[in-house]
Amino acid sequence: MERYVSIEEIGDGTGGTVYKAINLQTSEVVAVKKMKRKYYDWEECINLREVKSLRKMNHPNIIKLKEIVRENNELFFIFEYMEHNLYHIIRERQRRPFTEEEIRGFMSQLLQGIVHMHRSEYFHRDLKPENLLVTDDTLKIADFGLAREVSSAPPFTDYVSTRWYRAPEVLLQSSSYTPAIDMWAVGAILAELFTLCPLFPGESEIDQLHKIRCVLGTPDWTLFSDARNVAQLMNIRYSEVMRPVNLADLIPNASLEAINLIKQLCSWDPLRRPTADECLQHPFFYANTWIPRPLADPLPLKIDSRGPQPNLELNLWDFGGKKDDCFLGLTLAVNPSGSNIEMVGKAGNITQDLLFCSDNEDKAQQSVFWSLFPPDPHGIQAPVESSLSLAFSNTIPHSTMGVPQSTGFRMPSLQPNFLTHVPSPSAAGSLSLTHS
Ligand SMILES: Nc1ncnc2c1ncn2[C@@H]1O[C@H](COP(=O)(O)OP(=O)(O)OP(=O)(O)O)[C@@H](O)[C@H]1O
Repeated sequence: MERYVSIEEIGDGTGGTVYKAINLQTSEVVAVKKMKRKYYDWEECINLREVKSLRKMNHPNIIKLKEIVRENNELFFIFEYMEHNLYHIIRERQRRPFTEEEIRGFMSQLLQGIVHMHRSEYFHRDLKPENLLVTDDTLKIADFGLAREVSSAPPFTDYVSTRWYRAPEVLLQSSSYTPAIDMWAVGAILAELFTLCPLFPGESEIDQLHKIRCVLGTPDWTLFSDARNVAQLMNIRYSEVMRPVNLADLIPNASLEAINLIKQLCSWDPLRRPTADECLQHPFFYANTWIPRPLADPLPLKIDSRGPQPNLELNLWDFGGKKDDCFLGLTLAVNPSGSNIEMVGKAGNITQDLLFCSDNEDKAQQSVFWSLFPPDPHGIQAPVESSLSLAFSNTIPHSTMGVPQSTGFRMPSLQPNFLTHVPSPSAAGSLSLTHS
């Protein structure tokens, strides 16, 4: 750890204390997490959840674990350094709420990180504002100390995540739960970004369930299998039905799209919560990104008919089953047989009419969203208007995914022995982490 010198303590959690430090060889600023317990062999370190999960993940919205150092039976994780966490940012913004655009920015990054994490077969289990680190406008998910493999066998008994963001099935001591618990936390965080205070600030586990019930109403005993435990744990009768509050009253600065998304994410029943992938296709993420054109003066939208023929798909999907919360997203997705770039080139000066939904990680899944107009046989000539955010009062069957997607650690004040101690080869070691 002689390569690192600590600058200041930046966080103290249950697992470790985190310091801002500088790598003397590279001058890189890093975050060093010094684990609280001792580790007597490497095997134990390598098998830690935080190590196992982070070694598997390489994504711009997931914190990078750069190196692991074990010295004197003490374990240090060297992470890329981030300037803030969302909890502090929320606290500082008490008089200046986030704009919906800012919230969309945070949420889309959080969801992209979660998509990668869930695809890597891990779920986080402790998503909360403190664990979402931010530098400038970039958000990264941190603290994988509780992360678990999706395939790992229940019962999950060692769960100690932060209560306010804990999904009901966890509070109800369900012995097996799914990545949907992360999606519950996303819903609670989304609401908090609007109101700047937690949605369910329970003071105990029972109070947590009570706060959830006050907002969501009594769960449907017939649909949600764990609902019976709610009654038992809260000592209430099945007949005691509490109506949900109107979330729009509780979160007055949120758009209808945002309210709809929060409602779905914070569903009692984990099966009703959208996946991170599905969330990214929710109309909340497309509000204000479409520039409508006045119908009276339509700009022609032309595609060179000599180029590759676009492959047209009409996708309908809904996000809810109830009459009042059904949201129908209606999008015509155009999958050019060439690249999107090529398509923009062919569309010439009308590129701003196209909404690009590209995932840096997966170029093959880029999509172009197109307006809903019938093609003109002589080229497409149509005024462009939004095809999203159409709310319908009837329900439609839930389709599957709708649209194609788019290191010496000198801490004299803390660890005086670091300065003098030369570790023996058997006592120390470090592991540099590179992702395949
Ligand atoms: N890479 C980093 N850059 C900057 N700050 C960080 C970094 N990693 C962690 N922190 C800060 O340190 C705090 C504690 O880190 P972390 O959550 O990893 O520790 P923990 O012991 O697992 O905490 P918890 O008790 O929440 O499980 C974080 O909330 C964050 O504010």
